Amino acid sequence: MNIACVQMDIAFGAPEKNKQTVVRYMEQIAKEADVVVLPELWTTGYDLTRLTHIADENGEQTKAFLSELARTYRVHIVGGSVAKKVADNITNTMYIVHRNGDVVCEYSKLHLFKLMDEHKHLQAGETTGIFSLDGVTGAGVICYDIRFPEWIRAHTLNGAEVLFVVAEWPLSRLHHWRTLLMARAIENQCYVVACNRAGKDPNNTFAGHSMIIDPWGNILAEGSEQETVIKATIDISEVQRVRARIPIFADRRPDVYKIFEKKD
Ligand SMILES: O=C(O)CCC(=O)C(=O)O
Repeated sequence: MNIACVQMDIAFGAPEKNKQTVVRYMEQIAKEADVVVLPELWTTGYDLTRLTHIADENGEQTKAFLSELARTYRVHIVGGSVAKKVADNITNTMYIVHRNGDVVCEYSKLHLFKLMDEHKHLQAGETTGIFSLDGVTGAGVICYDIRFPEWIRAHTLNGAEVLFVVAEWPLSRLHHWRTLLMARAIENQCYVVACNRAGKDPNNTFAGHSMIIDPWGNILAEGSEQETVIKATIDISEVQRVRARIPIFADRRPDVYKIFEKKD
């Protein structure tokens, strides 16, 4: 499976401009990719105070835009995330679109990031982000979610072989980003495909450094801080090879872990 992560800069609060950027990248990269991945909130950036005006009503425009791109370029799209408006609520929502244009999964960010005021403007999701593309089981994960290993583990216990992480991760915590992604890959013995944004907004400078990591923790591709596209080919049978070599899933002791649940 050939993966391409579009580590784009995001024009603040300007969905149409950002869509043009995505179209430009699709024209360049989609031919050689099976899956194209976009970053978190790629239509608006963190223009949170204006989201009530610029969020996508029911995600309809985003779904139509990504479906058409997927069909035109015959490529699966892990559509980063966008601000989706439903009645009075706005969620930070990822759409996974099959190359035939069908939306195969919708996942809204579960853990809102208070340090960037998300909880004041967004509603947290309540569902998982598991999906299947070409027989590969993926899981959608949004930014701050990577700090919750129990949430990620629940996905790999339920079949996820590739974690697709989309983010607007700041440069000031680049070392957390790299370390957490490596840890999630090694501890879950799965691929991690992580697409961060590049550039700045009025409040933050973002880290870039999108990464594609194999289940042994080898870095197959990593971006710089600048806008770029990173690419790698992943071999899904590697997941089973690594899991057979050090069988952590078989060696878990969930019967004993329950001791702590009783104290809650
Ligand atoms: O956890 C972090 O340090 C960054 C998280 C973040 O920027 C986000 O979830 O948008």
